[in-house]
Amino acid sequence: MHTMMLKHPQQKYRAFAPIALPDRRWPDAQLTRAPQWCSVDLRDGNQALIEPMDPARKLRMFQTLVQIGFKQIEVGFPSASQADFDFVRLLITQNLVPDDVTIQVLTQARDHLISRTFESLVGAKKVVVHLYNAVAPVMRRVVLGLDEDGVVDLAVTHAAMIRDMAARQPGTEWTFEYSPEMFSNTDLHFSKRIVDAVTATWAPTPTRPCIVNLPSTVECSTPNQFADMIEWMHRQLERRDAIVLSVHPHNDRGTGTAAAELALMAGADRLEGCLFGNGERTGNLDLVNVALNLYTQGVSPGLDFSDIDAIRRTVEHCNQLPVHPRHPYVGDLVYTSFSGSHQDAIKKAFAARKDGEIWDMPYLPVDPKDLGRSYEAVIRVNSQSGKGGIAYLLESDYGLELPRRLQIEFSQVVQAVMDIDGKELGSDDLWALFAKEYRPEQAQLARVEIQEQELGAGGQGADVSVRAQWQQGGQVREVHGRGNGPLAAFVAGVQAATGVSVEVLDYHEHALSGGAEARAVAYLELRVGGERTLFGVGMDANLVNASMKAVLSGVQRALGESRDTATKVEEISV
Ligand SMILES: CC(=O)SCCNC(=O)CCNC(=O)[C@H](O)C(C)(C)COP(=O)(O)OP(=O)(O)OC[C@H]1O[C@@H](n2cnc3c(N)ncnc32)[C@H](O)[C@@H]1OP(=O)(O)O
Ligand SMILES: CC(C)C(=O)C(=O)O
Ligand SMILES: [Mg+2]
Repeated sequence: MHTMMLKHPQQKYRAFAPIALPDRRWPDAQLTRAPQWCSVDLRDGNQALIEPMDPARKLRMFQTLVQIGFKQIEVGFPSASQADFDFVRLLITQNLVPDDVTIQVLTQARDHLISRTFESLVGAKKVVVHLYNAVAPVMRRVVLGLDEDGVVDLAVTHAAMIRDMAARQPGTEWTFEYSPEMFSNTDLHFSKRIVDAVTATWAPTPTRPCIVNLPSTVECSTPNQFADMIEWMHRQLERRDAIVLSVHPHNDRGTGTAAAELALMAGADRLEGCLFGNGERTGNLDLVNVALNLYTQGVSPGLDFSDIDAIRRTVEHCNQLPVHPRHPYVGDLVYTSFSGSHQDAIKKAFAARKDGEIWDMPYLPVDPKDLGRSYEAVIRVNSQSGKGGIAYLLESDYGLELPRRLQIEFSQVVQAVMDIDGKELGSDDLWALFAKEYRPEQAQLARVEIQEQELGAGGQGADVSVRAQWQQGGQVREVHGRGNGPLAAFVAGVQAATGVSVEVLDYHEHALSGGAEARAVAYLELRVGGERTLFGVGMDANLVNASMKAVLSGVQRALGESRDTATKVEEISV
C-alpha cells in the first residue's frame, strides 16, 4: 500500500539532540570581515548535475570563478574519472591557474585513489589536497563496516600517505584538508577525536596551517544547533592555531545560508559552497548569497558580482540548470515590486534619496545597480499595483510627473483594464492607455492669436483676448474668448462654444525632458458642467498651447461621458 504522512512522525523520525554548550558565545558575535571562500562548483556542484560539465564548460566555470575573485577552487575529484583527471592536467599543463589561485582536489581515503590524485597533480604550483572519509555512525556501520578505532585508523593511515606523497613532490606548495564526512550527523567527541588524530599526523603550524572542513553533508538541525557544534569544535580542537576552520553546509532544510553565517559567528574561518547554491540534492551553500549578505551589511566580501546576470548566464550554461526567478540577489523578479503599497514607498524613497546617502530603500535590500541591474524592473504593474507604481513608470519612461489627484484618477482607468485583462502592463501599455484617455496631443490647436491690452490705472490686470482654431475630426472650429489671461480667455471661449461651464481648479505644468524639441505638459483639474471634477492633459512645444489643449482634453472627457465622445467633440465649436 502507498505510504502516507504519519500522524505520529516521532515513531519514524527523531529530533536532533541539542548540544551541551550553555556558555555559547556565538549569539553575540558580529560578522565584520569576509571569510576565506572556496568554490566547489567544479566538484560537489558538478557531481550533482544531470549531465556533468564537459571540458569546455568546466573551463568556462573555472575562468568565471577566477574573474569573480575566488582564490581557492576545488576543480574536481581527479581519481574518480578520466574527465576530472584530464581537466586537472589541462589546468596545470596549460598554465591556466593564476599565481594567486590555489586549486583543490578531493580524494577518498583509499590508496589507489590517492596515488592517482597525486599523478594528476604533477607540476602544479599550489594545491589543496582534500581528504575525506565518512565518520557518522550509520556510515561506519553500513558502508565502511568499521568501528570507531577502525575509522580513525583509516583516516590517519591515508593522511600519512598524503603527507608522504606530497613530500616526494617538493616543487608544489601543498596544503592538506580533512573532512569528516557527515560531521553534522556525528557525535562531537568522535569528530574531535578523528580530526585531532589527522592533524597530529600532518603537524600543521600557524604559518603552514591545514584546513579542517566540517560539512553538514546532510543538513539535519536548525542553524543554531550547527553553530553550537562549530563553536564546540572551535574551542575543543587541538592545534587550533594551526587550523583554518572551514564549513561546508548543504541546504536540505533550506537553511544553508543561515547555518554558514552562524558558523562564521561561531568561529569558522572559511566557507565551501557553490554559485547560486548548486550541489547535491537541495544544493550546497550559496556563496553568492552569503557574500552579498555581507555586502549589504557594509562588509566587502572580496568577490565581485558587479555583473551578476552575466555570471548567472554562465552558471546556467555550465550547469544546464535554471536559476529560480526568486533566487536571492539574482533571480529575475527579486528587484521587482508588483504590490501597490510597495511601489508607492519605493517611488517616494527614490524621490527623497540623495547621492552618497546610506542605502535605506524600502523593499530593496541592495541597490540593483551595484550588481549590474537597472531600475527598470523595480516596479512592474499588474492588478496588485496602485497609483504609485503607475506614476513611477510614466515618470521614468515618459517623463510625466502626474499630480497626485491625477495619479488617483488614472489608476482607476488602469484598474478597470486590469480587471478585464488581468495581465501585466508595461510602461508602453500605460502610456498608450494614458494617451487614449487624455488625448494630450490630439486636440490640434492652430492659429492661436492672443491679444493683450494693459488696463488703465482703474482696471485690474490685463484684458486678454484669445482666438484659436481647433482642428478636430477633419473640421476646423473657432474658439474666441476674453479673460484676464490667455488661459482664462480660452476657457471663456470654450464655455461659449459648448454652453457648458468650465472652471479651472488646479494647474500643474513642467517641461518634458528628452527628445529633440523642448516640450511642455500641462495638467489641469477642471470642474465641467458645475459637477464633475476631472483632469485634462495637454502637450505642446508652447506652454500656453499645452494648457489650452489640457482644457480641451478635460472638456472632451467630461462631455464624452454622457454622450458619444466623437460626436460631442464635433459639437464643441463656435
Ligand atoms: C559527500 C560527498 O560529496 S563525498 C564525494 C562523493 N563524490 C562522488 O562520489 C563522485 C565521484 N565518485 C566516484 O567516481 C566513485 O564513487 C569513486 C571513484 C570515488 C569510487 O568508485 P568505486 O570504487 O566504484 O565505488 P563506489 O562508487 O561504488 O563507492 C562505494 C565504495 O567506496 C567505499 N568507500 C566509500 N567511502 C569510503 C571512504 N571514505 N574510504 C574508503 N572507502 C570508502 C565503500 O565502502 C564502497 O566500497 P565497496 O564497493 O567495497 O563496498
Ligand atoms: C566531501 C565532503 C566535504 C562533502 O562534500 C560533504 O560532506 O558534503
Ligand atoms: Mg558536499
